[in-house]
Amino acid sequence: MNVEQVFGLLPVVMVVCVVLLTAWAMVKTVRYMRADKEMRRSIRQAVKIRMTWTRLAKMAGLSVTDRTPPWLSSLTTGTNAPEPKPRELVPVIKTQPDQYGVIVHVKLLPKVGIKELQDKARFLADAWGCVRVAVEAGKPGLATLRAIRRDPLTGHIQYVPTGEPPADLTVWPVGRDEYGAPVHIELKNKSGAVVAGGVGGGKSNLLTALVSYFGPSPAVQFAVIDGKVSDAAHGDYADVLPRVFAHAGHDLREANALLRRLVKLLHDRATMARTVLGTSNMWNVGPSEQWPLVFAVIDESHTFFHDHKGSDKETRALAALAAENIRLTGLLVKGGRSVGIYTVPATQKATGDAIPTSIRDVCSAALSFYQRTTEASVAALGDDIRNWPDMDPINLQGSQYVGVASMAAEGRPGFVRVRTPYLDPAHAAAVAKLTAHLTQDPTELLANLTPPSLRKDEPPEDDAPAAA
Ligand SMILES: Nc1ncnc2c1ncn2[C@@H]1O[C@H](COP(=O)(O)OP(=O)(O)OP(=O)(O)O)[C@@H](O)[C@H]1O
Repeated sequence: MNVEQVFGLLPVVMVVCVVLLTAWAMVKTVRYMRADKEMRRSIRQAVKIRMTWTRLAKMAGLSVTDRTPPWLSSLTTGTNAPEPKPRELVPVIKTQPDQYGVIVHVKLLPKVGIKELQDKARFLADAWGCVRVAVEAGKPGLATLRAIRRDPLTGHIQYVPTGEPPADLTVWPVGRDEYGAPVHIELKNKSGAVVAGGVGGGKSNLLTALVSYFGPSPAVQFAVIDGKVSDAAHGDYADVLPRVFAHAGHDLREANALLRRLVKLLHDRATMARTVLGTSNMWNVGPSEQWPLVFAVIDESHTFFHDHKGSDKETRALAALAAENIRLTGLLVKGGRSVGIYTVPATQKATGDAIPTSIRDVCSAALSFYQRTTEASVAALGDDIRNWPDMDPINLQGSQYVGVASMAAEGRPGFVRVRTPYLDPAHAAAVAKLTAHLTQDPTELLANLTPPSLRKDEPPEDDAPAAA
């Protein structure tokens, strides 16, 4: 093909380009026209973000200077060509509007990483007219900015239990994240979850929903220790009590007895696993009616772990019991994974003695409703929350955030914010009543499976309480 022929094709190429551009513009216009009011605002906002990004990123210091000349310039070395100027690079972005604002995918650069974006999140939020900009880690080398004009987590959602057993017993669905995607906590081969948060944050609602969700399955059993009331039958768990095989109130001795009972179950199961299941890890075969997954909920756990100071006999006995409770709970969390005991310590008091770090750090998941101070957030979620300031549950204060928690994201760095659904206590009570016949003591179930010669009647020496 000679030059004249190439020039002859030019009009055709131009027509094709114009047709493609027109089609693209029409698709965009139709999409805009069909969108509702909020979506249109987000589309306009996304255009503004893209158009102003280069300038804004430089103003915010989210740029890096590349002093290395591009390789093309090396071809001209030795000529009179001027020295190439250093280039100021800004991260490449892609935008995606949705009902609540704009999701901005950012390709990170050397020296413009997650930390730098977090530092400038407030600046970007102001420039983009958003209530907040959340920074999340994406795939390696990428970050996601959530520019929120209207926080999706402030909209309430309701959980109406179906009364049907869940199809999957390996995950605990806890709610939806700010993208509307389901969020769950892994149970398979996991030890436990810390649930923390200020008064009235939504902890008990989440935990009663746990009973309502798994309650219809005969392969799940529940034990509840509630430190808020003298008897769990009078507290937040009263509605679901028919589906709970063992419960205790705030009395330290009572709680200690139940914890010892659970630790004995743990030891018995560990001893019997190979004989009964043919494997030392229950999760290799999955929970069953005879060997159910056991949730051990310890609500207001600070009641049982709190250090009692004083030299009188009673105080010393209480202090010994508290120390013993910490040790027993630690044993449950550390040893429960493979035998199918999942421990959930929950507390409104986020300090080191409410959920000792020795327990918190071995729990595989942590979730916190609102907190008043970052120190409290750290006590609940670990030190890493300091690296994710926009995910800190201190941002969840206010009635619109009741039921919203920040959760350590499993399998990836950082945290996710999750809106847990509200469960009407009447629904919880109805499911518990309907499924009460499924309540079984796992110790008795195990005894039915266990040849007497292999059964242990007493917990091993080292599990005896220090004071009782
Ligand atoms: N997910 C939710 N969505 C909407 N409202 C909720 C949600 N969870 C709880 N609430 C409301 O907040 C109130 C307090 O919830 P809940 O008892 O679960 O809090 P809590 O954290 O257990 O409080 P406390 O520490 O005092 O025991 C509930 O009675 C309910 O009205």
